[in-house]
Amino acid sequence: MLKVLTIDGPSGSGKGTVAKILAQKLEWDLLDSGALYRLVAYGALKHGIELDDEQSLSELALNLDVEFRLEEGSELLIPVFEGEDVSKKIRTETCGDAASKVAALTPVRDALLDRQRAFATEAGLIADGRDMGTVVFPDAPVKVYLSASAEERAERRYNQLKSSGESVSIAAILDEIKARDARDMNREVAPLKPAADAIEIDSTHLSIDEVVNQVSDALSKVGLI
Ligand SMILES: Nc1ncnc2c1ncn2[C@@H]1O[C@H](COP(=O)(O)OP(=O)(O)OP(=O)(O)O)[C@@H](O)[C@H]1O
Ligand SMILES: Nc1ccn([C@H]2C[C@H](O)[C@@H](COP(=O)(O)O)O2)c(=O)n1
Repeated sequence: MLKVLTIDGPSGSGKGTVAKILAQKLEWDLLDSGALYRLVAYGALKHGIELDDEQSLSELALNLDVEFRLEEGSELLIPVFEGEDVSKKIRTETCGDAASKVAALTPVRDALLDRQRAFATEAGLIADGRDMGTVVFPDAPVKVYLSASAEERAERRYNQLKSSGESVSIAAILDEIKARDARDMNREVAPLKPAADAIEIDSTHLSIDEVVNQVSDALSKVGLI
């Protein structure tokens, strides 16, 4: 059986957090597919490429000069783009917004497809993103669609940014989340939606542990763990 768990859902629903916890617990590999779109967006902003220039963006995506280095003393992978540690730079709202724009272009998505599929090995893979279960790994035996209300996600993001010392307005974050949801869900190519066979989890009133337990149960049920 293909050893892949996909977790799709909107921004701030907790995909990355749950994926990281489970990957560490199970010793499976991790694919943060959003990071790849963020890297393309970062590269475009760095090199002055317009966010609708399909030709240049798909070339950038196809030849993405990135290496994921294991951080010393931890199990975290650091994205090193064109020789530069960009782990913090790709996490800004500007980069997330730009990533959502370049991700709506078919040639960019096509250029990243093989790179994403290559992450699946016998070691097991947890892949999080927007189209992991619908497009990239349609044969994954367990697919999760993780959601939460936009208000709850805005509050989570607000707390996250506040604790890292950034001063932000929760109203502005909510507006950004709603705009990003609309773009990711309504684009023509690989829109964000649950795969037909996905387990849907609404985490609005669930703790991180409760979500992790529900996903672990789903993996046990099919005999993957
Ligand atoms: N069930 C939960 N309850 C409370 N806080 C949560 C829950 N799940 C995640 N969080 C917190 O919400 C924030 C956003 O989570 P995370 O980055 O995992 O979301 P995401 O879906 O991966 O977002 P993105 O797609 O934008 O990367 C983090 O600070 C995380 O600790
Ligand atoms: N599989 C994916 C992953 C990400 N994207 C796009 C859409 C998101 O708004 C943006 C940033 O993702 P994040 O890091 O916030 O998860 O990238 C996508 O279209 N498909």
